[in-house]
Amino acid sequence: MLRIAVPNKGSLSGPAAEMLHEAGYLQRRESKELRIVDPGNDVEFFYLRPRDIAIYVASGQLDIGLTGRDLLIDSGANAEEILALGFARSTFRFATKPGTVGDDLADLNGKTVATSYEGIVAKHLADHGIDASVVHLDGAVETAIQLGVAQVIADVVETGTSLRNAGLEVVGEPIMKSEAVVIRRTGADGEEPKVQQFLRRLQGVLVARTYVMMDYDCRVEQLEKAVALTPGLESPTVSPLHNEGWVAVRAMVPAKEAQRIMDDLYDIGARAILTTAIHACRL
Ligand SMILES: Nc1ncnc2c1ncn2[C@@H]1O[C@H](COP(=O)(O)OP(=O)(O)OP(=O)(O)O)[C@@H](O)[C@H]1O
Ligand SMILES: O=P(O)(O)OC[C@H]1O[C@H](OP(=O)(O)OP(=O)(O)O)[C@H](O)[C@@H]1O
Ligand SMILES: [Mg+2]
Repeated sequence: MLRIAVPNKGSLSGPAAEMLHEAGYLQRRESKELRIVDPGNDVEFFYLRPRDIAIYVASGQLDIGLTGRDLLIDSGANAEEILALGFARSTFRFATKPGTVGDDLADLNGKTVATSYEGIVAKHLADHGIDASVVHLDGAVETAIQLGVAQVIADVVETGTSLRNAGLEVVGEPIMKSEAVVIRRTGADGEEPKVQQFLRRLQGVLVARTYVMMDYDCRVEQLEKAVALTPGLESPTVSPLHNEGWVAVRAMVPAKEAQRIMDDLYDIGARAILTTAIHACRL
């Protein structure tokens, strides 16, 4: 049975469960459940604190984990990213009160930096030869400056609202970009069929979320131009229509570009242009 760690709380928890559900896996009904078995798929899910997931996976007791890239790196655990999942996207950045330090990292010399991600911050400072102290806080680190615990913070930034509300601004370049990822123990057997099947299912969800199916009719003379607009993944399906001189075309297109492609197809004479959602797929 494949054993998988899933975040039980925080920003990752809801979207992770939703993605697993879309991939056809049973998910827990109540937030207090710590473990469930999905017998139909031969999978056991363990609901763990997001911060602990890389440690469990590195220990070899669990085959796979869903966590944040930043949490994986911060843990220093012997685990590696094998698939990016596209949700819980954020950057990890230094921030401070306006005027405290400039954009030059060297300005952090001698300062105290508060963070919940001590591993990432200490390594980043050491890699750049910066001599600053790091104070570990559990959360709500934006308040650390107002309360005099630190002059600088390093934290997750998504919209920037938390920083603005605390009267802070980002300084310097982002330390890293994060999103939810699938991890496994470093060097674990990558060809394991159950793991491969799990990854294919999640990849299917990612594709279903980012592509739509597009169908349209066009004149044979316009086919090459139309196909250039909708090349599909392998190549589009082209079928004859009852009316001579017309064909029906079917291809997957990126959902974000669907409206622009429909306009362009219309302009070259395509008609009956439809898009439909993809619910699941295997590429
Ligand atoms: N506002 C946010 N937008 C996107 N991702 C976020 C946000 N806040 C945290 N994350 C991501 O969530 C993961 C951290 O999860 P964790 O449960 O520890 O914190 P949290 O979501 O802040 O919840 P908590 O309320 O327990 O602090 C990290 O990968 C982090 O990048
Ligand atoms: O840029 P924003 O959109 O404001 O998002 C970033 C904020 O979200 C998270 O905080 P959370 O609410 O989880 O509280 P925490 O600091 O206690 O983790 C993170 O730690 C930042 O504070
Ligand atoms: Mg948080």
